[in-house]
Amino acid sequence: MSPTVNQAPALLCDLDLQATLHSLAKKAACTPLKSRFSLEPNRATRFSGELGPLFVDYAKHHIDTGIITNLCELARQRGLAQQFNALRAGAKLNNTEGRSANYPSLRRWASDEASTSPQDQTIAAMFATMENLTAEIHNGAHRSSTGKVFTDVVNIGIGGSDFGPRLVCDALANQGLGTLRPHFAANIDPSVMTEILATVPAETTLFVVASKSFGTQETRCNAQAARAWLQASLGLEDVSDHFMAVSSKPEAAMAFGVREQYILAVPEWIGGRFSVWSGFGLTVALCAGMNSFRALLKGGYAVDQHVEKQPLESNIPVILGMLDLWYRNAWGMTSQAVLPYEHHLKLLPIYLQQLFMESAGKSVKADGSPLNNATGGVIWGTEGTNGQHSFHQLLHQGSDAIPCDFIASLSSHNPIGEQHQALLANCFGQSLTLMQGQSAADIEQDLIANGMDANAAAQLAQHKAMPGNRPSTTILMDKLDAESLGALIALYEYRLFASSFVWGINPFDQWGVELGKQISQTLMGTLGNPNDNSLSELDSSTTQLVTRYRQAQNK
Ligand SMILES: O=P(O)(O)OC[C@H]1O[C@](O)(CO)[C@@H](O)[C@@H]1O
Repeated sequence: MSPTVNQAPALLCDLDLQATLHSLAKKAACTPLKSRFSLEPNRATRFSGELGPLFVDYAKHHIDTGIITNLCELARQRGLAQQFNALRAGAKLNNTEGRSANYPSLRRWASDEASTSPQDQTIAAMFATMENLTAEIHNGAHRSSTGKVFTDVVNIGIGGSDFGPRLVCDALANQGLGTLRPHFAANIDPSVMTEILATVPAETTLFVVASKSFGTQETRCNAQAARAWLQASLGLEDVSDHFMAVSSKPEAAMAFGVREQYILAVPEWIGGRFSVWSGFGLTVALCAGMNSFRALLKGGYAVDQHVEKQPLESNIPVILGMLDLWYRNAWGMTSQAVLPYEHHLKLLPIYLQQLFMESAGKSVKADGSPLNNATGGVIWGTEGTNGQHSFHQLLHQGSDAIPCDFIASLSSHNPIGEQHQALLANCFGQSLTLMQGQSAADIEQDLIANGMDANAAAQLAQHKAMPGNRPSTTILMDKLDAESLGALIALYEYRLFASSFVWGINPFDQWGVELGKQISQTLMGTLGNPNDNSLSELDSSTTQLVTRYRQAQNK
């Protein structure tokens, strides 16, 4: 092994994150990614590992042993291990809302580890209710208003009350796990509800109104629309047999008209984007079965165990979190692509968009003091190979380097000939190409060898040249199932916590979405009331938009 690879730069000894990372990155940038592999024959095994049902390869990153040591030292100096301990102990890490964030305790419920703490008893009671509600639907004890067994479930919720169950139900679809068909209504756009209601049978459709606050405009409107549709379709006033609710405000759900025995209460401390592990997984349990939901938690629990027991240097979620920080703060990278080469993980990028961008889109530290470094970047992506025929051009030759996560399962639930093999060949081929690139000189030589004129070859080679040197992580699982999905979600959650805690931000609140909600409430009145004179208080652009809307109503 070359000494240049193993020589660890002096350990970080100050807490100025930006400056220390920059000097480390300057040095790291001198070694191209592909030459790191020739310098270090054991690189793939050194920078990869098993994480429960997942295998994570992070060898194609601008790192060596010294850099990992330094990044982990930085995490240590910033108290990451203590923060994780505090999280597990139920400390109120969500300081602006005075709430804990003990998500591992939800996953522990699915393990053999017994606990009698009051919090764990509340959790056990929540899951017992979930199990009963699910069993009553499955065994036909709870039927529709006309006495029929339910066939369809519409989850009405938005944000964290939608993305999680939607992702899990889609991931497990077509695995023969349940008989109830899931549907998801989130957006307030009336087309969403209209189109769902056009496909489901009124007599046998159950609506799960999922809202932590039970005050979210979109969810309340969609739930009201569902009720009015049921009443009209069934010719009944009381359609309450068709409604369940998941909420931290059971009294508000009752006031809405959901019967008390059909309300699944969820503790207040569970935040929306982390709530798939809680009662907010009810639609998963209904449509894929309680065993699948349990397996999801078990997968997450395997990651909890790894994070708790592994030292930082071999703690995979911590390393990935520190790599996010490494690229954001030291390399100035502003976005991260999530590329599932597994059709049934196609919703993962939008799930992670909320998880990361609602959590780490912050500009002040947890104590309210200003940050002097960048925090969360943009998360985006789509399923492979669709992206290859679209934005991968930018990934390969664009002016910005964007770290990519490739996620794939090693076997398919729906094999056809060699198609799944081709999918993986594309997946592995993309990360290799991003890293390796191709020089203009090599391309020029090939073109000339194939008979092209030297001048034309030199010019075309400039367009065809691939810079390479672009980092990526590859996450593999044997087959997509509830357990591997649970591990995958927990991996990303811890990765987010690792970077957030080192930045010193609170990843559990989301104050930035509140003002927009208030303003749209005010505009709701302004749009609908031509006599509302508050237009004069608005800027000319917004006034113009409101006026156009009002004019369109009179056409
Ligand atoms: O479950 P609720 O209270 O309806 O909230 C839905 C979503 O709205 C948000 O509060 C932000 O708009 C999310 O964090 C949350 O997941």
